[in-house]
Amino acid sequence: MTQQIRVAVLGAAGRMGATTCAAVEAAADMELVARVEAGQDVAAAVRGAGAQVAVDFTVPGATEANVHALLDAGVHAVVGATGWTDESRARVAEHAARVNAERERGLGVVIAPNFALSAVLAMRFAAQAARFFESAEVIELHHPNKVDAPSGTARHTAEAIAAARRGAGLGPMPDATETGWEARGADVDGVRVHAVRLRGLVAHEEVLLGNPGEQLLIRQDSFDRVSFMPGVLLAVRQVGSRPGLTVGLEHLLEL
Ligand SMILES: NC(=O)C1=CN([C@@H]2O[C@H](COP(=O)(O)OP(=O)(O)OC[C@H]3O[C@@H](n4cnc5c(N)ncnc54)[C@H](OP(=O)(O)O)[C@@H]3O)[C@@H](O)[C@H]2O)C=CC1
Ligand SMILES: O=C(O)C1=N[C@H](C(=O)O)C[C@H](O)C1
Repeated sequence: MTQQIRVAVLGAAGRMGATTCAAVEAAADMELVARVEAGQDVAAAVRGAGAQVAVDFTVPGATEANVHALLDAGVHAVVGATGWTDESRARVAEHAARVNAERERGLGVVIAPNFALSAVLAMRFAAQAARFFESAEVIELHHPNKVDAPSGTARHTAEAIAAARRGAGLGPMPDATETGWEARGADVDGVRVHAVRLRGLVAHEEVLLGNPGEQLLIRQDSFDRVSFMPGVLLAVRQVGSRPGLTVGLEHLLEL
């Protein structure tokens, strides 16, 4: 039998952490070696358990420090927690490059705003469609226990739409709003993003693309957190062969 991948889960007591622990335990090629919770020393916990890969589903305020601790501990990181910025990603890329050069290691960090296949495909379809439409807006809908808004997925989607529009030479979207800007949602790279929090929901996103006389609606729904698990397990399997920082599951899926 091939050796199992030794996996630690950070935020193990949380909604995603608990689901990830169950998925890792059910995977024949993985062994869950540590459940790390708030207040524990991340580096000591993963080193003590002999983890090769750590999955971070903690909180926006903790995840960057966790990833730096994992790199110092010599452990690959798969990150689902939100709160990342261009600056924090750049710091992680620089840290990974330095550790890999100094220690002749091939440590990898995969940060994925969303591990659900439906969400990754929706983002890709939205980016493909964006250059053909005058208007584009994003609506993300989540359970009311979510602490951040707009979602990491919606930010990633809006940034991809904005990049596609820039690449096509499109200017700002038509919008005659003069008052009540607070009702027009967040401005992410020039794309309006609206956040709904509703009991009963899990994680959902709509991208609306409009032209004179027509609309394209792209919608994805995660009805259950198990929807994220195939993507998480894929990242755990691949992170060891992807040195440095990878942002987005689309790269692992070769989309
Ligand atoms: N990329 C993706 O596909 C997905 C990403 N997410 C993201 O994952 C994150 C977690 O979501 P969710 O599980 O719903 O949130 P929860 O609040 O249920 O879980 C977060 C857990 O992390 C713990 N925690 C906080 N700080 C630390 C720390 N420094 N070390 C270890 N554990 C810590 C919390 O403990 P305590 O409560 O004691 O503070 C809690 O148990 C969010 O950022 C969310 O947006 C969610 C779904 C999918
Ligand atoms: O908090 C959540 O639940 C989710 N968070 C991620 C995000 O902010 O995009 C992914 C998914 O939307 C679920």
